[in-house]
Amino acid sequence: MSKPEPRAVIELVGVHKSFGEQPVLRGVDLVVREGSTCVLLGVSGSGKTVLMKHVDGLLTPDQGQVRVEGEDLSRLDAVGLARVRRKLGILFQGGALFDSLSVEDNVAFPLRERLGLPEREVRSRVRRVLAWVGLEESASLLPAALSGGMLKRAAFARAIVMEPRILLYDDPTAGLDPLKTQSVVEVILTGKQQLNASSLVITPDVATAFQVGDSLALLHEGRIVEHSAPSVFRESQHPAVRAFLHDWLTRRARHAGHPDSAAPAPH
Ligand SMILES: Nc1ncnc2c1ncn2[C@@H]1O[C@H](COP(=O)(O)OP(=O)(O)OP(=O)(O)O)[C@@H](O)[C@H]1O
Repeated sequence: MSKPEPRAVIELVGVHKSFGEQPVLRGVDLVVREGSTCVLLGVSGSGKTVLMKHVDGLLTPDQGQVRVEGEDLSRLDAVGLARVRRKLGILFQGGALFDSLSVEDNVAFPLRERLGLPEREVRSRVRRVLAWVGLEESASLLPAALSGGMLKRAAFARAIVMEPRILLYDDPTAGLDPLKTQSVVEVILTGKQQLNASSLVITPDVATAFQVGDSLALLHEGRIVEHSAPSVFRESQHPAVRAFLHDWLTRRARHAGHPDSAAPAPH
């Protein structure tokens, strides 16, 4: 007998969304299973962020359903939605920290604000999370003293300190050089291992996608046209997948040939 599939944690069923006359999502079906990391790919403007905003209830579908751990978000009142959102750790582009608080106090903020835990426990949880992201030594620094990669890791630490079961990442490596990108990749992998979280990741960087994804999904013309394990995705014969991967490889090769570029050579 084959093993049953892990349960669906995020489910979009026939989701449509338009802004005025512009249809962005035209019947999205997508399932992210417990403990897995799904990377959502698609060209700029294809609607990846719009899709993700449906998962945390910031946007509501014109048609179709969004379920988080089996709960249909459209049936929840404000209290129910807040309860579901507490299961989510969200890392959007430029995940802002409070400038006037140290790294440690930034990470402690949601614990103090929402849980009112004893200070000893706050400190021990913050220390543990900072160790996961390799920032123990920087706990007392202000955000202004951190590099771009460190800022991302601090924002990530704050997103995971509540130990969410579901992590949403919108372009976590935006604007980072290859070395810092790698440190964020490691942080994403750490989050998965330490929290056994289920994750949905948006990245335009296909190399990152293949490193962190248990599955890759391509959003094309408002629908998910392929969603499969990386090895299957790579060989997909869907014309949109072929075009997407070809375009990325071409851009990467062009970058690698440029003398000023720090991008790694294609393999
Ligand atoms: N609140 C909104 N009102 C009107 N149009 C919107 C709104 N949010 C998104 N859009 C439009 O929806 C389309 C998809 O945007 P989205 O940000 O989801 O793309 P994306 O795939 O995440 O792009 P990128 O990779 O460049 O971040 C764009 O044309 C955008 O202008």
